[in-house]
Formats: sequence, structure tokens, C-alpha cells
Amino acid sequence: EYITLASGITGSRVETFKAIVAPWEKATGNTVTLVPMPASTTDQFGQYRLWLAAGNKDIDLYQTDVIWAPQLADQFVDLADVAGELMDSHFPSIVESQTVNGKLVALPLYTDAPALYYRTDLLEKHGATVPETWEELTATAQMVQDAERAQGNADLWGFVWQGNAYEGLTCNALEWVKSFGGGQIIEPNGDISINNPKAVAAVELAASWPGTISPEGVLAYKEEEARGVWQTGNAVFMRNWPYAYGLGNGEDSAVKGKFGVTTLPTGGGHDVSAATLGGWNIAVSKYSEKQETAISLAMYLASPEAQKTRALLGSRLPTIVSLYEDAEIAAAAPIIPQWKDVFLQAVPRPSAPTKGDYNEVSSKFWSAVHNTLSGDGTAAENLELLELDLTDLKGAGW
Ligand SMILES: OC[C@H]1O[C@H](O[C@H]2O[C@H](CO)[C@@H](O)[C@H](O)[C@H]2O)[C@H](O)[C@@H](O)[C@@H]1O
Repeated sequence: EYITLASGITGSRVETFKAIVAPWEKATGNTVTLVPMPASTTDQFGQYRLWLAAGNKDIDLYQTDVIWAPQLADQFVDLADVAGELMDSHFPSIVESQTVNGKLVALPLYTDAPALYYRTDLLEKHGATVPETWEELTATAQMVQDAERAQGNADLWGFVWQGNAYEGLTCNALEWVKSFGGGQIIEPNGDISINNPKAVAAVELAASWPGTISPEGVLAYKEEEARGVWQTGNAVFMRNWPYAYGLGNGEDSAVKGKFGVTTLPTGGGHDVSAATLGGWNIAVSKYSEKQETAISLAMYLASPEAQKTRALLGSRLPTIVSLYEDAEIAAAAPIIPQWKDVFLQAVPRPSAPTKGDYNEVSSKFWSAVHNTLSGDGTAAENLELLELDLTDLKGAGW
């Protein structure tokens, strides 16, 4: 049979996908076609929602973001019975994130938690250390950028990240706010916490970056634009997910062997840093006419074999506990064992408490932050308006 799978294509996704599915295709005689989607998770979500609402039979499987389960649960096949035993080998919290009212909506493929990437050569050259706070990062990025530019390195920027008005900015800004001690936008019990002085201070500091330590264009950057600047050697620091680790150490990378990774900084005198929990899963469309084969493929993609290939070729964090002890993975992508505790402590976005309204909540949050970063209102004004908007939304029931 011919099976179709829709997925965003970030980094080396197309090539690694072919390598991952090859053993399943050989064993079953089926053929998988990757339907390439835009890199932005927000754009994917919009398209998938339309397709699913129209009962699209052309797509058998969807690669789904960790935050989508409550919003798309009704459109996918329940995988609880078929995947029961396989799920025992995965981290329970990740399986839980894909379970909605007892229905296993999608099987985990990889988890995600961002890192602060830093240039070891540039920090050493300028006598700087790896920053532990956002305030230190701001100062070090500016110092190295100024010194390098004075020596003719005109294209160098201090810090690249994801400032486009999309889900990625929600992830970045949640990290600033949480690491300043300003809560997580909406708390697990549903309380709206975003309008507070620590959150305001966090967003104000970030608003000082575009045009100083970050290019103005950062306001349009997603993951790949940030990686593009970083991997050509033009940034001192980058906030990005672990997939950028393997690519940064690739043969064609200008920063191969010249960078390290650490946890994101803290800020505002707070001493606990925050990484947003990301990750991707595989779901079978209830409109697929090839569900049996699609389920077989989903099971294979979530298996130890496929997760290992994904880790080796794409430096993606497995969701299977035992793979964190795998020597081959540790040698090929040391960030993986190093990142186990980071993702286990990562902060979830408020998709569980806001259920079907999460996308709207997130879009209101990233818009308030994007406005502030663009100089359209202060953080205090925009977070106050955001609180009013979220309160209205909550009043209508989420
Ligand atoms: O790790 C690489 C992945 O980066 C993106 O996903 C991550 O960022 C999203 C926000 O932009 C977030 O919602 C998701 O949970 C994270 O895993 C990208 O969308 C993926 O295609 C990519 O593989």
C-alpha cells in the first residue's frame, strides 16, 4: 500500500525520514510518502485543522506537536489498545501528554527542550564566561559583538532566537517569564498569572535585544533562520532545540567543534532556569482508508529502532527511557544523555488547562510579546491587555 504522512520539514528531516522508514518499507512491502509541510508548527496546525475538519482521506498519518493533543483528539484513532505494551518503555509523562480522556491520541516520536548554544572560541578569545543570567548574556553578547565588529567581523550578532509571531515565540517568551519567576502564563489550575512585575521585567529585557545584540530581523526568525545565522558562524549565542546540535557539528558547518551547549539562563534575581517542553508525535487520521497499515507505521516510528536512528541522524531526544543509556547515541550526540534532566524538568505550555482554546491563548500571548518587541506598547501595557483578553476567553469557558 501507499501511505502518506504529513510533517514539517526542519533541518535534515527529509533525508533522515527516508532512512528511518526504509526498514519498515522493506519489511512490509509498503511505501511511505512524506507530505512536506511548512516549518512553522503554527502554519501546520492551521492546515491540519482545515484538512481534518473536511475529513481529508489523502493523509493517513500526521506528525503532531505535543500541544495539539487536546485540540485534535476527536480527529484521530485511539491507539491505547494497540500501543499499550510499547508505551511501557516510554517516559510516562510524555505518554500522558498524548492521552485525552483515556484516549491515546498519538504515539511519541521525540521530545524537545531547548539549549543555550554558545561559541567556545569567541568566549575564550574575549575572556568571557558562559552566562548564567539573561542580564549577563545581554552584556557578554554586546561586548563580544562590539569587539569582533571593531576587528572587521561585520556580520557577527550577539544572540539569535525565535522572535516571529508564532508558537516558537510563545516558547521563547515563556522561558524568559518563567526563569524570572513570573509564572507560566496560565497556571496548571487555570489561573491567569501573566500580568505580574516579574513577567513585565523579563519581556522588557528581551525587548532591548532586537537592533542591539540581535538583528532587527529576529522578529521574523523561526528555528531555521536562527540556525542559519548561527551555523554560518555569525552569532555568539543561540537559543534552539537539540536538532541544531547534530547539524552544527556537520561537515559543512562553520561552527563544527567550536560550540558548547548549556541550560538557558535565569533572570531578575531568580535562580531556576526554564526550558519549554516541546516534542512531536505520530497520529493516525480517523479519515484514513488504510488505518491498519497506518497504525503499523505509527508503531514502528515510535519503536526503539526508529527512535535510535532519529537520535543518531537528527540528534532528537528519544522518548524511550533505555535509549538514554545507549553508548552509540551518547557518542554520536552527547547532548542527548546530557539533556535527560533538562527535558524531564521542562515547563509545559498551558495546553492542558486551556484545552481546545490553547491555540487562541498562545496566539494572544505571542502577539502581546511580539508587539512589545516591535516597540508597539510597553510590556506592562501589553501584558495588562493580554490579561483582560485571556479573562474574557476563560469566561466563555475553556
Ligand atoms: O527540534 C526541532 C523542531 O523544532 C520545532 O518544534 C519545536 O518548536 C515548536 C515551536 O516553534 C514547538 O511547538 C515544538 O513543540 C518544538 O518541538 C519545529 O516545529 C519542528 O518541526 C522541529 O522538528
